[in-house]
Amino acid sequence: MRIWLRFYGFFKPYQGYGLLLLVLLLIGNLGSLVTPFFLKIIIDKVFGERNYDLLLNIIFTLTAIYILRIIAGFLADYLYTWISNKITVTLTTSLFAHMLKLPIQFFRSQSVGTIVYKINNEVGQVRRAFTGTVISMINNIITIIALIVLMIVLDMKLFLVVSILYPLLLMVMKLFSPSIKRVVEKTRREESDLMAFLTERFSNIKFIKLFNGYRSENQTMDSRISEIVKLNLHSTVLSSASNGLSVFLLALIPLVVLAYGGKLVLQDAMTVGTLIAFLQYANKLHEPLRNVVNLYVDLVKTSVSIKRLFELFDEPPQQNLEGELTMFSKPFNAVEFRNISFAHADKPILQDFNFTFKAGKHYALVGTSGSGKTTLADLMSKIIEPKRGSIFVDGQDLKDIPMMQWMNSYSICSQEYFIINGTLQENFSYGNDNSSIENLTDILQQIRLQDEAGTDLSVRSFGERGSQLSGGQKQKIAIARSAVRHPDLLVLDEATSEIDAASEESIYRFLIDTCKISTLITITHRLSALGFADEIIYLENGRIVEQGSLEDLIARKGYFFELFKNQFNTGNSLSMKNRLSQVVVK
Ligand SMILES: Nc1ncnc2c1ncn2[C@@H]1O[C@H](COP(=O)(O)OP(=O)(O)OP(=O)(O)O)[C@@H](O)[C@H]1O
Repeated sequence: MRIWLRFYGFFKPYQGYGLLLLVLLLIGNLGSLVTPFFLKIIIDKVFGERNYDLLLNIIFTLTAIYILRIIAGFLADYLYTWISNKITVTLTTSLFAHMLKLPIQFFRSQSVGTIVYKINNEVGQVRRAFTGTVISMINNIITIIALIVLMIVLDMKLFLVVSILYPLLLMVMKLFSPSIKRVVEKTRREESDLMAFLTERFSNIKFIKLFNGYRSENQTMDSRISEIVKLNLHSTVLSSASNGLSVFLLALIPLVVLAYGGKLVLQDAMTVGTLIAFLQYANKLHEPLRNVVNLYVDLVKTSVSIKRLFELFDEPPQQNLEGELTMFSKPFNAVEFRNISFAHADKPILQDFNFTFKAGKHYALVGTSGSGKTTLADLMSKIIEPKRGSIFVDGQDLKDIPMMQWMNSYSICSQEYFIINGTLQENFSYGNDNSSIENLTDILQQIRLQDEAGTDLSVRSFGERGSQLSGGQKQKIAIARSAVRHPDLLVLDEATSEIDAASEESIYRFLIDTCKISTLITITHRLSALGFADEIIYLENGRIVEQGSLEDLIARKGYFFELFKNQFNTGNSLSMKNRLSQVVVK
């Protein structure tokens, strides 16, 4: 019930229209229920008193009622569809907006398939319920109430006798609903796991083919589907048992009316017209009551969907995403890591890390795999927060700078980039206030993309996730896109790993000379990417173990020299070749 009360929040803005809808439904229903009442008058009065004028009056009244009923029905349908669509649009858009604000950790802890399933299927179930089930439920309940009133008006005693059966009906509904709810919840979980499984498999289809994974994938699919089929059967058994019992109880109602009402007619305590009208109402009650039982099961299923959607709404959004703007100079002068410690679960990654990145310099972060380089970039991106210590931007704690403000000064390009299935213009203008990129052709030439990918590059789409481009071409677009936002600080995290040395050189020239990026941090395992680095920082187990210029570190023959010595003589960028020619490498 709490879930429905909470959901009422989405309906609240339209409650006035809801009231109007109720009135229209009432008119439509009452119109359909008056016939047996008039039948009683026809049998007892028209034929009893041989009154033809009364018969004609009844026929005209019935015609007018039928016309009114049709108009009310049409208006109710239109209004209902409008309200339910408004509710589902608000639900979907507010859920999407909320989810965009969730922290990255949430998306790392859930698979994409599960999230898509929740948004798509659960919202779909709620939409179906609101475009069918709820209106039907309201309609049927109104019909039941109207029928009960009419039966009471016809004969109170007979109604009381019949009504013994109704509480039994409620008991049947209550008896089955907890088990149905449990099974439906389990089915939804299994279905969303299946969606997660499918998303993962089709995103990695190349891997499955290369590893001959067909058999094991089919087996997993079989067992997942079998489990869902088993749960669906279980749910059907429970729903059918609940419906069967209800139908049996409902079928008893007209029999009870005949048994008791027939006796009253034989004792002249009731007219034949009243008994026939009462029997008609009792029979009419059969269908809406059965519908209510079925719809109740549907609403139990919908409540499961609503609960799962509210679980998403209850996820806390990332802190200080928008917030109040803080003042730090643009471009800023320095980003200082002060006593930063960070751990994944209990595994320490950075310990008492101290370093200041000064504006106007090009830094390189190098070190063995897993030494914490990307973690540093993630901290700077505000994707994760330090366990201890703080990062300061010109003395302002990064924690206090709203993420949306920070992203106007900072940009990162990593291997996890996103190429939109659209044109280059659309890719470049994504998230840019300056949505038209004027010198696109010039940019393409500078990053050596024009010749490689064809002249139609600026007008054609690249396919999903840039599937029609090579790895290096995608990386070039991702880097240029970050650069045209003109950040003060740009981090390139293995961003040129698939780009040849000559193009890499052009890209750095583009970033430094054309885009005038003030501060660059390159995270890399490739010597060729270090041609423009003023200062190299070598990380080992989350600590700086060496730092200095390329020339210093080569001369020192320490960690850096050991890690990169094999690359001194292989396909280097021009700037790196120049620098290496200045130092004695033995
Ligand atoms: N989400 C996570 N959960 C648990 N541990 C993680 C997570 N992300 C990274 N790690 C661990 O943190 C450590 C540092 O990872 P990080 O990505 O910062 O290393 P890196 O220096 O960038 O490595 P590489 O050069 O291989 O990219 C690694 O040991 C890694 O296993």
